[in-house]
Amino acid sequence: LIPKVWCLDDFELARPLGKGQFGQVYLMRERQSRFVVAMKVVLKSDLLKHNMEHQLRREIDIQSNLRHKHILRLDTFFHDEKRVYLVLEYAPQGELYKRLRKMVKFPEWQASKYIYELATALAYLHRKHVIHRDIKPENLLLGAHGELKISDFGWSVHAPSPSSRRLTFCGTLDYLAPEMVEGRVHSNRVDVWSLGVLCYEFLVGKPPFEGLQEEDRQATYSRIAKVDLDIPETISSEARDLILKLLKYHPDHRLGLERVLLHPWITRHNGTKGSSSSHNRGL
Ligand SMILES: Cc1cc(Nc2nc(/C=C/c3ccccc3)nc3cc(N4CCN(C)CC4)ccc23)n[nH]1
Repeated sequence: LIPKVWCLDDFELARPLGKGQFGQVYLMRERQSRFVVAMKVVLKSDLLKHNMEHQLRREIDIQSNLRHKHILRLDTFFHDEKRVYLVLEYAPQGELYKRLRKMVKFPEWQASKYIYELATALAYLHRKHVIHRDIKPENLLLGAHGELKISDFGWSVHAPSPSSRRLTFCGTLDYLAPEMVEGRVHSNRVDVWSLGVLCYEFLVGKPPFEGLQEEDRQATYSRIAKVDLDIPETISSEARDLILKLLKYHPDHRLGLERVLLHPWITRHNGTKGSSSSHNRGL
């Protein structure tokens, strides 16, 4: 999409895709090129009401400068008097979390492939000094070949982030690192913790620190702080080894992303694919 000021009239509606906390997402087609995109539409009044305009600005600044096959592209954005429109890459195989709920849990080769793709995307983000901070199944989409795409950079920041601003996380605590739930200074290692939580959830079917009752935030909070982890025997010893090396309380004790990509549980299922190309193969 060559740089120009786009407007809503350049697109035609195909169908709604989903409704998030702050925006509705639609499948759209650009009239001239017939190019299919996903468009996230956010009401300015909602942004102001929740003081989220800075967060949307940061989401746009960060995501529009990223180019990686496992990161959903933000092609452009525009606004009118009432709404902001984000023109995003369309991921044709939908939401990973719905696939996880349907399959309950993934076979080890599938979980290893997703963790490999996530680790390459996070390594790319961290090289650009970006922390995602909200890696969870709901923020993962599936591309045309079933490949993983990280979406929703609403909570991402440039590292290091003392994040003096109180984190009003109204979402689930399940994926947050101890230093995040305790509101302390945090680094890009919070994404490595979330990778460990996801690895566990892909293999077991539920996150490791889930409160016993739904929405039992206090229970989840204390289980995260204690790294109260119980890995079922059904998980292979190599997967268990990786999970234990990712879910370390102390950020510096967590396995670095380069080491994750060399871990036997990852290399066994992903062959030596060499460095995943970090640019898009065409639009
Ligand atoms: C930004 C974006 C989305 C996207 N693709 C899709 N998003 C959403 C649901 C999206 C959504 C958005 C906001 C809040 C909740 C859900 N659902 C989708 C469902 C899809 N299908 C086709 C494949 N089927 C297996 C499941 C239903 C395909 C793409 C989807 N590409 N880029």
